[in-house]
Amino acid sequence: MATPALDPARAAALALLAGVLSERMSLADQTAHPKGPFAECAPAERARAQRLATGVLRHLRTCDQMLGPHLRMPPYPAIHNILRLGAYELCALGEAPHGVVHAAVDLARAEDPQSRAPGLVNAVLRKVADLGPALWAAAPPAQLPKPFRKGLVKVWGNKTVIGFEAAHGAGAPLDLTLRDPSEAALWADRLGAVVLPTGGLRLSDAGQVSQLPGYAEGAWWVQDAAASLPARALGPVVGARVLDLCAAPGGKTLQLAAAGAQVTALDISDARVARLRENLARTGLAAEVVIADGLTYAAETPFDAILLDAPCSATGTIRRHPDLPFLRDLSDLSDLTALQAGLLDRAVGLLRPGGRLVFATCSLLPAEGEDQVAAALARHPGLAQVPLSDLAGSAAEWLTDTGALRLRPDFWAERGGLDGFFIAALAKPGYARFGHDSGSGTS
Ligand SMILES: C[S@@+](CC[C@H](N)C(=O)[O-])C[C@H]1O[C@@H](n2cnc3c(N)ncnc32)[C@H](O)[C@@H]1O
Repeated sequence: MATPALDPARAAALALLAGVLSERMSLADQTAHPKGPFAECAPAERARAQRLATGVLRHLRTCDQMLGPHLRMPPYPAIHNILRLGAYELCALGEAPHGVVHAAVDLARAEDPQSRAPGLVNAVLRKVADLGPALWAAAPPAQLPKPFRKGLVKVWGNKTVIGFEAAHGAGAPLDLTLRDPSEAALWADRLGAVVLPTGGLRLSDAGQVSQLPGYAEGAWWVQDAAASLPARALGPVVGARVLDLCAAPGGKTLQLAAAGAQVTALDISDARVARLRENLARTGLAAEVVIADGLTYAAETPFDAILLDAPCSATGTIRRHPDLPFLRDLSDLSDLTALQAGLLDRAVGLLRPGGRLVFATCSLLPAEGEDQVAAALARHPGLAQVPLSDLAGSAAEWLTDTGALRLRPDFWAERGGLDGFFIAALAKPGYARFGHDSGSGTS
């Protein structure tokens, strides 16, 4: 019997799933790889493969719940993933059973023609097709993988984590930051977007980003609404010398440059700096770009302001990176927290007296947020926290007791959610607006 031609997008989705679940490789690394089933797909098939793989990862435990009653024991991983993909397509996407079951059986046959796996896949998915869609619709949000979930529950409690899981299951809209914020209404109209209270735009169903109006001319860049706040927390920066200490791929550098700062954009990663340069070129914005280790970087003149968007667990971005909960171990973050503390100390040293430092992480863990700032204040007498109570577009419930912003994926649920972030502003003794050396104002 001739081997049937496999659907390339489904085959690529399965390769991506195996990469995450068995080899602990991120989707970003896999999709950047020049070889393999994903690389061999046409662009439209790649986009579909990515949608399928991220959908299954987002809802993996619900997929397993749909399959569980029809399996005496989980089959080996390649066949299990074919079943999970089939369950997701049948139940979440509502695709026609005939096509889904057929494709899944072909994939199982290609995987292992001699075994009973194709027959098992056929039998199980036919049963899932009958009742699965109704069960799926009634199912609670899929739980995050157990070890990852445990780390979050320890900090936030079960109820809040269920809120995170609902946001994770719903996925993330596409948020854009405008080069010229005064054109928000114009671009919202052109793109069919809504203007967010933070000033950016939100699209619920974007399609291919590079095909959207304004992309080629650099009128906007992709940036979650939460991620747009740290740069704004520096306050007015027109003419100020600003160091973006962990800058790549550059969303916040672009904001600072667009706001009129003279930006030094520093990052340790060559590959990520290449993306930063591309982003500067596309938007026509300028910054001095430095590839260096922020822990040891020295500058002749101290900076008026510094943004430290530090490397972290990225737990706040799970809505956009559903592979992350399968890859990240939250039980020991000591390397990351030591790096964050070292970068914070270096940033304080590079700041001029009276300058402002914003520390941010896209983390949901206080060890990478509140605790880091408390420890930095203790290590640096005179350093003071500047409350962010007046940051336009932010909500009162986001403000912590000390005046930092603690953003969570379950906030803005009615608008489509928000990435998790921690943002705090610190002032060196003698804090004042740029160009003034005295006073203790917090404007
Ligand atoms: C959260 S990302 C920054 C995102 C960036 N601010 C943006 O808005 O696009 C953290 C960055 O820190 C960089 N990084 C990690 N360790 C570093 C170090 N020791 N010195 C400088 N950059 C570092 C990473 O390469 C990564 O690009």
